[in-house]
Amino acid sequence: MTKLSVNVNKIATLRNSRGGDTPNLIQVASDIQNFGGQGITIHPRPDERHIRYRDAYDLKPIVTTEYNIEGNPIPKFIELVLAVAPTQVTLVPDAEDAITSNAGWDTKKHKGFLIDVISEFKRNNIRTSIFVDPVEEMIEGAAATGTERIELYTEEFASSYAKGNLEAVKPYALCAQRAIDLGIGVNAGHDLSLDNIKFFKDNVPDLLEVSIGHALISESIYLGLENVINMYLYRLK
Ligand SMILES: CC(=O)[C@@H](O)[C@H](O)COP(=O)(O)O
Ligand SMILES: NCC(=O)COP(=O)(O)O
Repeated sequence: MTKLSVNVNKIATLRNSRGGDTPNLIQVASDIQNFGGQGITIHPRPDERHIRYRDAYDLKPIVTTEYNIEGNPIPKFIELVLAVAPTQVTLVPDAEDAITSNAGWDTKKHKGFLIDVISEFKRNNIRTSIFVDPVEEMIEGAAATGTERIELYTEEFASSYAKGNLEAVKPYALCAQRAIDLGIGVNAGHDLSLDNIKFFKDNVPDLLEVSIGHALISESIYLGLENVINMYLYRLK
């Protein structure tokens, strides 16, 4: 089974646009779980343009499913994650000025740094995952960091699939299998949608979790949040 973790960054974007508390992030996250969502993902960025660091604490008592916090492990982020103690931390090598995440880790170049950060989270019983491109060498590098999971960065798959290139899933299938052989669990995310999720799931072995935000919230404008979550769950069966 592949778990659906709903990324609520876009709910915070909408809330922040008026400076008030509508929509209420905590209520939406709670409703997502009641509608069948199997996890909540947030990705606080240093400028707090959507998720605020405070939100990470406020969500903790109401997330009864799997709580996944993503971000670049700068000292402030590490401190936040250790204090909140989510189920999983996903490390993403974001540039400060990036509109959204746009690359996975170079797991060879940053091996020493990743080993240090990952061991600190593991010591605190927080499961670790690292964001990687579907490149075999990077998966092998990930194994050397001690991470329990990887998150495959799916932007390339999503954009190629939209153009009709079904072959684009192949590196993901190969890298997922390589990760499994090395004893690492496989998550995936970025630009996954109702259109592409079933094909991805059907072609990538043992996918443990997908985190989806941008498309899911956009689709909900037309189809409704509860309905959309159930449409994903059906495709992920
Ligand atoms: C790590 C990742 O894939 C991102 O998609 C991210 O979690 C979304 O971040 P934004 O909502 O800031 O674009
Ligand atoms: N880790 C990916 C994520 O949480 C959501 O990415 P997106 O669906 O907003 O592109």
